[in-house]
Amino acid sequence: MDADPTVPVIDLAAPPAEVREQLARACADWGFFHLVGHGLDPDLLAQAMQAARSLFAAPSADKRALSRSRDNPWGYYDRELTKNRRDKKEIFDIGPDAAGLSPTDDAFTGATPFPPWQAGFEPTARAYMAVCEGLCLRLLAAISAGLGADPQALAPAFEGVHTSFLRLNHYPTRDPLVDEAAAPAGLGIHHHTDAGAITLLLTDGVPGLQVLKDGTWRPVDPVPGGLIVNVGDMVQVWSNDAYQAPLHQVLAMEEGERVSLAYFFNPAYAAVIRPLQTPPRYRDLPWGEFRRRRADGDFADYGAEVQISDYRA
Ligand SMILES: O=C(O)CCC(=O)C(=O)O
Ligand SMILES: [Fe+2]
Repeated sequence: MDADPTVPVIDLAAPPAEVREQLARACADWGFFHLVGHGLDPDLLAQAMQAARSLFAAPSADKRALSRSRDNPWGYYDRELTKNRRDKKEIFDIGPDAAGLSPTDDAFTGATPFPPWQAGFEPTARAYMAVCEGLCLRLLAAISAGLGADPQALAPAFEGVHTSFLRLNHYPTRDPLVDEAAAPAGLGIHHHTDAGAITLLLTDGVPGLQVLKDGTWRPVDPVPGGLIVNVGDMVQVWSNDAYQAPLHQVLAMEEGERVSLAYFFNPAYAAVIRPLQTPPRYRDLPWGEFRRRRADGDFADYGAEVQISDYRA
């Protein structure tokens, strides 16, 4: 093995069998990979990044007027907890298009409070989310095939309204709560795994993301034109532990700010997740329940965060 291994780069435009094989290896070794040849329009990526930057540049009071709440998980937040420690960042979460959904469809279908002063924000965010969804479905099929299952075996978990969302992350150099004499924030994001299936990350090029590999924190610095992809807890369950959802963190920004857009490709609220292989190492895992318990822990300190190990067979 290399003395200093780095996260692999996968070209989605390569022949499908090659992609499948590289993906399987990257998921088994890292849980992270850089994705190039993804075919997403660079102008749309630039517009989405610019929309996020403009939003975070707005005055605090305007952003806080869009804050998420107990009843609506979407919108602005500047006191996120990871593992019950405050992160040095502010975020804006965009949920599914709530038009036409009844509030009873699931617990995550509230309307996103879009910034009324930024006209192009919503259409840009929706267009970006749509291409992320398409790309994640392609990756899901390749992951499923790489696990020896039918390429469409995992798709039913995403039928209907899936609970995917787009999170805009802003890591400022100045703690947003510095005036509140709050306990100081530590990292940009404390170490965690992503709860869902696949995360697609677009960054502004500023380093800061790290993955824990063989006991060492290693940088995941973006490659030009590439997206950073990692698998989440649900892929670990489907893979019956052949793949591990990687622990990752973001350093606190000191010199200059950083912006990233994380698209979390998550199953439908009612989906039940179970390993593709037998004997299963996990009991049936109701995604909606898991997601709700994880989200509660991000919002406030309710004790130990729910983990997939709580569902081990
Ligand atoms: O900003 C990044 O590089 C990573 C963000 C992340 O891990 C998350 O939002 O879950
Ligand atoms: Fe993450």
